[in-house]
Amino acid sequence: MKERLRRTMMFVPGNNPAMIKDAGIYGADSIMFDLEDAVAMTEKDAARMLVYQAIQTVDYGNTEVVVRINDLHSEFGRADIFAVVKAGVDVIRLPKTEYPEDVIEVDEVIQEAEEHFGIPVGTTLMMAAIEGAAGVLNAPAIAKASDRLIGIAIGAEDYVTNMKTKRYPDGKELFFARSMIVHAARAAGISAFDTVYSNVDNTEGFLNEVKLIHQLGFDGKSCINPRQIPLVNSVYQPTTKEIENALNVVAAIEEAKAKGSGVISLNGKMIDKPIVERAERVIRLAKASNLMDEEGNIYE
Ligand SMILES: CC(C)(COP(=O)(O)OP(=O)(O)OC[C@H]1O[C@@H](n2cnc3c(N)ncnc32)[C@H](O)[C@@H]1OP(=O)(O)O)[C@@H](O)C(=O)NCCC(=O)NCCSC(=O)C[C@@](O)(CC(=O)O)C(=O)O
Ligand SMILES: [Mg+2]
Repeated sequence: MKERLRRTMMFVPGNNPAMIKDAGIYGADSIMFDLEDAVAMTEKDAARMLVYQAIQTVDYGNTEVVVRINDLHSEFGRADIFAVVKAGVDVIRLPKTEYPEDVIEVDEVIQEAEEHFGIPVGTTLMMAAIEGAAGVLNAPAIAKASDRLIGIAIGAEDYVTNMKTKRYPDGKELFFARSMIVHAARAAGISAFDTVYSNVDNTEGFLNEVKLIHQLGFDGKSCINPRQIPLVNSVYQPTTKEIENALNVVAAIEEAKAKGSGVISLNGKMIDKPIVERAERVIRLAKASNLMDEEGNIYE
């Protein structure tokens, strides 16, 4: 499904059977089996088989299943695509995307695999990770390169290496790339995902980074450890005050519509379409965070 909450997308090494089996128990919105950089060259075929089996046999509930494949021009990329399309993966993540052509050629191989296995063409979705200078500068074109794309992501560990810098606590080195990726995603009407935070034991540093990317407008964050999932959700979870305000906005605009108007003031503030859209997103997040029921009643 293209439109869904993806606050957390947790990397799971594709050659670790224990992690793969239990990956769905931690509450991530999406789990991402990695066949690329977390897997040693000698383990690539074994990882592909393990992930192929897991996708078909383990029940991950409504957790979305993503697989990060190897580069299509590597000796593994094509086999990765055929295996996970056949297994029924939800989303294929393309690593180190530099040009829109990178997306187009993977889209074509996915279509070839869907036709080969008799799967309706277009079933398999995609996302593109941008991990270098060229990809950042081409982000707007990459984001529009395929109808399968649900989003684009920044991969900062490779990006800072490419930029001859490193990761700093304040994240200044990522500001331009993050901004480009959020703008490119929004201009293309798809989602934007932030990068991993490698120090699993630094809760404060992680929370600061999640607050920053939430403020920039990212839809969610790549995680590398289950302990990071509730921390992301706590930042993306609307406050009771935000939920009450959102409910008031929606009620006010419904009243205005009944009178044939698209704009109204609420407590002296103008309420119109973009404000209503923000309110509707708050309500969606509140429901996903189990803070309110489908009828809009806030749980005490
Ligand atoms: C860091 C550490 C070793 C710590 O292990 P620890 O065991 O100390 O962790 P604990 O908290 O003690 O584990 C408690 C329980 O959770 C289980 N558990 C832990 N992690 C789990 C997990 N990920 N999935 C499912 N289960 C998990 C564990 O098995 C245990 O289960 P149990 O024993 O049953 O209680 C572990 O997390 C880990 O390996 N993470 C994945 C790292 C990874 O995939 N890196 C590659 C992707 S990034 C990249 O490539 C850069 C990038 O490309 C990114 C981009 O593009 O965005 C770029 O360029 O930036
Ligand atoms: Mg990377």
